Amino acid sequence: MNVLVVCAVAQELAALPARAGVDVVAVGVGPVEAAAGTARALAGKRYRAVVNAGIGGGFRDRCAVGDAVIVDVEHYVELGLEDGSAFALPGGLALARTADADAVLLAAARARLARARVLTGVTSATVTSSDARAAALGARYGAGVESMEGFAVLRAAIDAGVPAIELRGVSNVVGDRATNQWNFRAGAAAAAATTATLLDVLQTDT
Ligand SMILES: O=C(O)c1cccc(C(=O)CC[C@H]2O[C@@H](n3cnc4c(=O)[nH]cnc43)[C@H](O)[C@@H]2O)c1
Repeated sequence: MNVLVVCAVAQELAALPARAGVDVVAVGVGPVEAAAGTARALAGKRYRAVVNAGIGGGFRDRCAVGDAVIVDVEHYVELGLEDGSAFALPGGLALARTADADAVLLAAARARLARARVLTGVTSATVTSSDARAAALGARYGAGVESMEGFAVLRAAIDAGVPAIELRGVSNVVGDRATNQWNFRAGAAAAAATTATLLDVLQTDT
């Protein structure tokens, strides 16, 4: 079975050479596009793993522009009450707002991507553009990296019963845009390099 690599926009993984056994799908920007696109891909074909890869914002003091990040858990920060407190739903329903990376894929990524940082991800349709929101997300979630799709891709894969993991290359510091050190090339290079290495592992060891 093939591996599915999901990115938001194709340019993020332009440096990733095409390879047999791997399908790369660009699903669009934001959690809705990401969940819909990932679910569509998984409904059309059986995959043995999903890798969400792309650029992301790094939280100050947790990582730097150009770093590679493995996400071990994702929080969807816009779902629920603004203050993060419990949200009572009828019938005891719980909000799905946290998604873990698959344990086997996470162990493989940790073992082979020794220089990558293993960090908590936050997913937000709204890009954080103030240092105040960055500080609040960092404190509430212990966030290391922010994206607009991570939770959505993991959630769609988990829902389909397919193991999934997320890799990010840090393209900017989360917070005020005037000082965010935006560097698409550095983030995309890190994302493509780590994805290639993880695919090597998945296609040989498992
Ligand atoms: O122009 C900017 O300052 C800018 C800031 C954040 C994101 C973008 C994009 O072009 C979005 C594309 C893609 O990038 C991911 N991304 C990258 N950095 C962040 C971030 O700080 N917070 C959230 N998402 C980020 C995201 O997953 C998008 O798919 C431009």
